[in-house]
This record gives sequence, structure tokens and C-alpha cells, in this order.
Amino acid sequence: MSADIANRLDLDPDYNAELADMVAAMNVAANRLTPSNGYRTTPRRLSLSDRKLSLQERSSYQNGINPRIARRPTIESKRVSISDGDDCVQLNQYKLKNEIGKGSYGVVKLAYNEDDDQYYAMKLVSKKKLMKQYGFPRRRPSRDSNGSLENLLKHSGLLDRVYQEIAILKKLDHLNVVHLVEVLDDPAEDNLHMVFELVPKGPVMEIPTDSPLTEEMGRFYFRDVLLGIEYLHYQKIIHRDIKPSNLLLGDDGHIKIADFGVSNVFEGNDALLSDSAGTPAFMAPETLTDQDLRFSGKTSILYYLQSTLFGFRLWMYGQWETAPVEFPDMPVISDGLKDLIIRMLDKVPGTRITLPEIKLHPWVTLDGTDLLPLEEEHCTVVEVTEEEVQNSVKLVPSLSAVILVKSMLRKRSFSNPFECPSRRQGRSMSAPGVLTV
Ligand SMILES: Nc1ncnc2c1ncn2[C@@H]1O[C@H](COP(=O)(O)OP(=O)(O)OP(=O)(O)O)[C@@H](O)[C@H]1O
Repeated sequence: MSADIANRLDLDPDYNAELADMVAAMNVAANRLTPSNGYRTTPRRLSLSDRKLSLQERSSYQNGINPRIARRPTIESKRVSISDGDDCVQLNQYKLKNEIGKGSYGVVKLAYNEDDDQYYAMKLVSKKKLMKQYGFPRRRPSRDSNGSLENLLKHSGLLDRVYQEIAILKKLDHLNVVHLVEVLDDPAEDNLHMVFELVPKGPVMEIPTDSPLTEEMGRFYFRDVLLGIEYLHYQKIIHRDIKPSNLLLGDDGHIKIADFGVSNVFEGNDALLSDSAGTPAFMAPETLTDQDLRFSGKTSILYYLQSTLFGFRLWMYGQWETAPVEFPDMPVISDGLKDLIIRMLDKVPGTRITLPEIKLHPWVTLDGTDLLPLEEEHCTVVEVTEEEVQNSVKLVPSLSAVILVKSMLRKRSFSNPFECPSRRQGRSMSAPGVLTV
């Protein structure tokens, strides 16, 4: 965002004037809202009464898995206020700290919530990045055409995808699925802010890797992923981007599935998909065809799962697409795991092992001695009203853009004001390890 604004200020006098108008107009609004303090003072924080709480079903399950406290309802903030006090940016009650991860749509930052004294993971999804990524034509917003970024995105349908992610996440409540806590959005700002529970140990592993998991650990994590996927299917959601970097490790040692940017909500028994969204290295062959064929979402996800399981133990991406699977000598893997991998690798979707069958596979259940909970034991239907889904994000004007621009001008720097320079030494979650806060 900062580079973009810098370019425009340097190269485009028209836009510069337009921006100055925008800043002036926003200043008027700022003065109206905070007449005595001005924009730089910490804004009045929202109290709970300012926020709408969405309904969320609560569920917990036991049967071999620790029971847990049901998730708190997702909070929809009606106003986003940014201040650049101290040495880092504050968004409502959240102080943004160091970066803990990076995805294709933006960065993920550690965020301290002053209200409850807890740390969270705040995902900043750049709407501009979304546009660029999908080759959306570059057009400069003009005052007459109502061509604001928000409008361009709306018409391109890309923003819908982000809102879809939010609506989906807000419905979910499961031990093995990451919990969305709050959504902050501001049409005048490039970033959409999604506040998630912090899953402190980050991605379960990076692949390719020289140190694969032991078979025992691989089974433990794989069982978690199976339950998370089963829950998602129960909620009629196909994730479509299951891979180790989207499998985060919680303090309780369990896997939480994250990142629903590429997902589908379906009706009936299964999703019939035709596009090849997701990460190619993990995708099923039928999703990669050039032909306009439809394929089963539930079946194709098993291929992701298999690739992930495979990745837990060894990494042979590409080989099985053209030749029969050949397992390397090292690391040694059991016949049970080989059987499961081969059955999941079936190139023919119709004969590929299904998720209920995988749950009963001897390798997964230790020959029937360690059964997984039944679907009805860990899944509960989550009901949300149409209105709640429609209102997954509140679009409200705020002062963030003017503060951002002024902060850049004041510092004579177009570096990202969301960065907290003094705290940059924090670890990046692109490498596995423990986060200390
Ligand atoms: N709730 C969370 N708690 C802790 N770390 C997180 C959390 N969510 C994301 N991260 C970190 O941020 C990284 C980026 O996450 P993000 O969902 O934006 O992208 P990704 O899934 O890795 O990539 P892509 O979006 O390209 O598929 C993750 O790999 C992880 O390291």
C-alpha cells in the first residue's frame, strides 16, 4: 500500500490533488468526530455494547480427545479506528506487533488485545494484492465514476471471496479448526483485518523437509486433520487448500486447520467443482485437467490429505503423476501407511478411498484399537441467520486512511506504518518453532 501511494504522489499530480482533497474532506470528518483531541490521540475504544455479537453454536466432544471450552462468539466491529501512538499501530483495542507469517493476500501480525490481555493473530488481507493477483485491470478511481477501490473490487467479485471466507469461518466451532474472533473492515483502507485465535506454534512443518515426522506423530496429526475435514464437510465446506502451512499447531499439541481463502460452500451431499483453485503441489489430478470437467470436492480433498500425509513422512512431489508410486528406502515406512497412501493416491476419483473409510483404516486406528469419534460425536450443525452471514463484515467509514497518509508524510517515509520497527526481531512463523510473547 505504501509503495503504491508513494508512486502515485511522485508520478501523478492529478492523483496528488485528488488525495489532498480526500485528506481535507476526511480531516473535516476527523474534527467532527474528535473535535478536541484530533486524530492522533488514541480513539475512544468500543465497548461491548457498540458491537454486535453473532450467534454461534457451541460444541465439544470427548471420546479420546480433550474436551474444551466452547468458542466465544465472533465480534463484528462497527468502527475501526487506527492510531499511530507509541512505537506501533493500534487498531481499536489491538496493538499490532511483529509479523508472524505471510500469505499470498497479506501478512499475519501478532496483535495484543488490551481488553482481555491476550495475544491474537491478525491477518491483514490486502484488497489491492487480491486485485493484482487476479490480473484485475488497473484503473484509477475517479470522482465522477464512483470507481473507488471498494467498488472495483465489489464488481470484480474478489471481495465476495474474502467475505465468503469470513462468513464461513464465523460459523465454525471445532477443536481442529482455527477460530475467527473478530473482523475489522474499513472501505477507505486497503487492508481487511481478521483477528484469529493465536495458534502459537505456527505451521506443523515446512516441506520439503530433511526431518520428517515420526510415523507415530504423523498418525497423531493426521487423525486431527481427518476430524477437522470431517467437521468442515459436515458444515458443507470444502477447504481446497489443505497443506502443512495451513495446519497450525496449538499449545494443546493438536492441529488446527487455517486459511479458508480457497474454499467452497456446497449444498446437498457434495460440491461439484470445475476450477483448479488451491496449491498445485497438493492437488488431485482431476482438478488439474484442462478439460471442462466437474469433479467431487469431497473426493479431491482426499488427494490434498494424502499429499499432506505423504509430506509428513517424505516428499516426492510429482513422481506419482506419471508413474506408479515408488517408496524410497529411507525413511522406512510401515506397510499399513504404504497401503493407505496408495489407496489415497488412486488417480480414479471413483475408486479412491473415502474419508469414512480412511477413518477406519488399520494404520489410522492402530488395527482397530484406537478408533476415532463418529461424525455425530464431534460435529454439530451451526445455525446462523441469513442476516448474520450477509453482515459478516461491517463496512463503515473511518479515519484510517487519513491517519495513514499523514503518518507517512509526517515521517517523510513511505515505509509501511503498520510495521513496528522496535519489535521486528520476533520470529517469523514461516519456520516452525515456538512463539514467545
Ligand atoms: N491463527 C494463527 N496463529 C498463528 N500463526 C498464524 C495464524 N494464521 C496464520 N498464521 C501464520 O501466518 C502464515 C500465513 O498465513 P495465511 O493464512 O495468510 O497464508 P498461507 O496459508 O500460509 O498462504 P496462502 O494464503 O498463500 O495459501 C501461516 O503460514 C502461519 O505461519
